[in-house]
Amino acid sequence: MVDERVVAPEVDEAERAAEAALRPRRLAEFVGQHVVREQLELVLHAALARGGVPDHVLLSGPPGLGKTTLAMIIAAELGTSVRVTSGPAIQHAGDLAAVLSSLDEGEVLFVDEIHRLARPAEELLYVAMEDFRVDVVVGKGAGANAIGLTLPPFTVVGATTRAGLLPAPLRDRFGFTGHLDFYSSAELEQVLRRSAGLLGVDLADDAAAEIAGRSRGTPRIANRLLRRVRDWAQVRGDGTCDRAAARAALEVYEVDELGLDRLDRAVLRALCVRFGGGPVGLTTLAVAVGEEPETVETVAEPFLVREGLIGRTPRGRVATPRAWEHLDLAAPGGPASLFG
Ligand SMILES: Nc1ncnc2c1ncn2[C@@H]1O[C@H](COP(=O)(O)OP(=O)(O)OP(=O)(O)O)[C@@H](O)[C@H]1O
Ligand SMILES: [Mg+2]
Repeated sequence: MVDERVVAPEVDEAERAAEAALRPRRLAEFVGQHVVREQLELVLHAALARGGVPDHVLLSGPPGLGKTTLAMIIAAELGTSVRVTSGPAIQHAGDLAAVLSSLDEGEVLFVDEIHRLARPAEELLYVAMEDFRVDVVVGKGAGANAIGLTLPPFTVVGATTRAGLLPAPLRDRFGFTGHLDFYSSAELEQVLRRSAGLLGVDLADDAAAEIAGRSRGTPRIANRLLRRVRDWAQVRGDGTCDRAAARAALEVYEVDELGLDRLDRAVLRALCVRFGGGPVGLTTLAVAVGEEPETVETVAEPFLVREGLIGRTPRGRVATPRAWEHLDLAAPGGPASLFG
C-alpha cells in the first residue's frame, strides 16, 4: 500500500520517463524557487562571462522539488554536457576516479544522493573538487603505484535530501548551496499548466487549483496527480479536465483536499478517535493502523506535522484543533473548550 501511494514524494522506475518529458530545460522555464534561481543565474552567468567554470553547486531539499531538474538546467545554461552518477552507484573510490579522469573540460558532474557516498570516494571527491587532481592507482600488489592526475576544470553539482548528513569537509567544497523549499499553490498551478500544455491536456483553471491544493507543495506529486486526472477524464468523463473531473479522479485515488491519502487519514483518525487526541506513543499509534512504527514515522507523520495536523510532544503524538476540523469531528470538550 505504502509503495503505491499516489502522493509519495519519491519516484519509481516506471515513472522516470514520464517525468523526464515534463522537465523544464532552462532556468527561465523553472517555476518558483525565486531566490535559488536568481542566485544560480548570477553564479552561472558570471562564470560564462569570465570564460571559466562556476563554483561547485550543492542542491538540497526534499524529494520531488527539482534538484535533478536544476542539475540538468545548470549544464544547459553553461552549454555543456552532464555526466550523471550517484552516491549509491559508486561502490569503490576507483569507480569515481574513473569517472573523474574521463571528464572533459567544463563538464558538469552530477552526483545525486551525494550524502550516500562511501568514505573513500568522498575523500577522493573533495580533493578533486578543490585541486582538480585525482590519484589513480596503477598496477596491483607490491608494484602498485599512485599516479597523480591533473583534471581539467569541471563543476560538481551535488544533490541531497539530507544536507545535514554531509560531512563538513565535503560541504565546504561547494561554493554555492541552494536549498529548495516546498512550492506554493500558485506555483504548482503554474507547473500544472505548463505540464498540461506539454501533455496536450486541456486543463481548466479551477482544475489546476484543485490539483495544486492536493499536491503537498511538490511538483512531482502535482504532475502525477495531473496524469491521474487526465486518465479519469479520458475513461470516465468526456476528456475535459475541469474541476469536477479533478475532484472525482482524486476521490478514486483517495487523495483528499489537503493532499492526505488513506494512510495519513487513518493515522489522524486513530489519533483523534481511538486515543482522544493523544498524547499517544508512536508504537501504539502504529499498531492501531496496522503499520510499522517506522512507516508511520517516515511516511505519514512528516506531512501531518508540516500541515499542523499533529504535534510531537515528549509524551507522544497529539492532535491539533485543525486535525479535528479536517476530520469533521468535534474536538473533545465540545464548543465550550473554545471559551475555556
Ligand atoms: N520548478 C519546477 N518547475 C517545473 N517543474 C518542476 C519543477 N521542479 C520539479 N519539477 C518537476 O517535478 C519532477 C521532479 O523533479 P526532480 O526529479 O528534479 O526532483 P528531485 O528534487 O531531483 O527529486 P529526488 O530527491 O527524488 O531526486 C520533474 O519531472 C519536473 O518536471
Ligand atoms: Mg533527483
